[in-house]
Amino acid sequence: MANDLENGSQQTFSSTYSTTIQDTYQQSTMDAAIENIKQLASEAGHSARQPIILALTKLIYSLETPDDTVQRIGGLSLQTSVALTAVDLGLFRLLVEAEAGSTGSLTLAELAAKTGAEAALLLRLLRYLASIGLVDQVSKDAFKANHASRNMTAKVAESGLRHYFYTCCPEYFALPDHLKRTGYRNAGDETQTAWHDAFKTDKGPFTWFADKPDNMSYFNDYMAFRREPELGWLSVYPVREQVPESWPADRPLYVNIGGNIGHQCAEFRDKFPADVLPGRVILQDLPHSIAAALATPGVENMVHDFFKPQPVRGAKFYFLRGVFHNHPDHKVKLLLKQTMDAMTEESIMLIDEIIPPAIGTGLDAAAHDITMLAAFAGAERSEEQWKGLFGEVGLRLVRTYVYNEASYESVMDVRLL
Ligand SMILES: C[S@@+](CC[C@H](N)C(=O)[O-])C[C@H]1O[C@@H](n2cnc3c(N)ncnc32)[C@H](O)[C@@H]1O
Repeated sequence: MANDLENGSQQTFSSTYSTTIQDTYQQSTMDAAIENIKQLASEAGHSARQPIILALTKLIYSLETPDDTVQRIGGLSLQTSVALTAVDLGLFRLLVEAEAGSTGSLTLAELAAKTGAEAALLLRLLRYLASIGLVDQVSKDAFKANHASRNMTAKVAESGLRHYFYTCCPEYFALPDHLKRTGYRNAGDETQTAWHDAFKTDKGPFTWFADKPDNMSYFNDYMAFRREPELGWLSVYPVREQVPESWPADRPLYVNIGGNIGHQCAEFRDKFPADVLPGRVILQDLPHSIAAALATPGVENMVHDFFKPQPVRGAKFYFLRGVFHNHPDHKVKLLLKQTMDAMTEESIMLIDEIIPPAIGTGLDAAAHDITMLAAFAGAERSEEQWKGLFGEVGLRLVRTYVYNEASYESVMDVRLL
């Protein structure tokens, strides 16, 4: 967190100030304020990150002119496209690697030699990247990495950017006309969404992925790398306490429905090997996901359409993460019912979702919600909405365990009435 406001950006800020006494005074006052904020931020825990970012962001916005605000909002897609070009060229990686070198930076000539791109083009791209804080300019023709550049080299960055650019952005662009055409209704028909308009298809995203291996792999990788493993449901849910000592090895223990390519099954088996917690661990997903699934010892990979009757009966846990938000209420109820029909009194359905608060929902959750609307007629649902749906199908919410307060990610323990 301390790195968010680095010396590099501070120097850039400072150097734009002239040297009159008044400006020097303003500069030192500003530098002191930035130091204070850096100190506060470095002391804040993980869940305090979002409120601090929001407060600072609001402060920045309060300084904008109308044109600044239009440039910022109107130019968001340009940020995505230039950042993706930089990823394609390996610019972030090269600048981060150069941090260990004698100057800690790279010149345009060096970057041109390493990437094969024309130096004059690189200058324009890097100047823009510096203007949005993704790199720092250290001289007329040299650039260096900063905290954001380092973030752009994290595993999640490349797949995430490609997923947003190639799969989400087209539906975002289609959304205004879609909502206008459909009379601004709160979507409930998953067969007619902005997604369908954007891609001129009658397929929903997950069936469309079957013929789009690149889009599917960006999505799969983004799903796998997006979350921090230590901030998952296994960090809060009392798995062992819920499983009787006598649970037989041939009985299903953990069924991960819509589990994608099986990262979570692998995590579960890693934390609870078969000699510690006996029972079958089963991954279920659509054929193209199962074809790409990890071959984790002790995990059975199974093709299953979750809107059809659940073939694995009487499991201890039926676990679904980030699955229901992809669907409108009528499909959520169908999936709940198909799962309930396979449950016994001993079974627990674990629903792992973003559960936004009634007031002050943060950017990530609010953006996910609109993305779900645009792609699937889905939604991020409040706990109240969940209780309503459980009541309609005959389930009860036993307890909600929040495992990531900043993103409202939580796992609900849900059982038969
Ligand atoms: C948002 S992803 C969540 C993946 C995984 N649970 C996770 O949290 O990383 C939704 C998953 O549901 C799967 N899916 C969508 N429709 C399905 C269906 N009808 N039957 C089974 N799986 C489905 C997709 O292939 C995808 O892997």
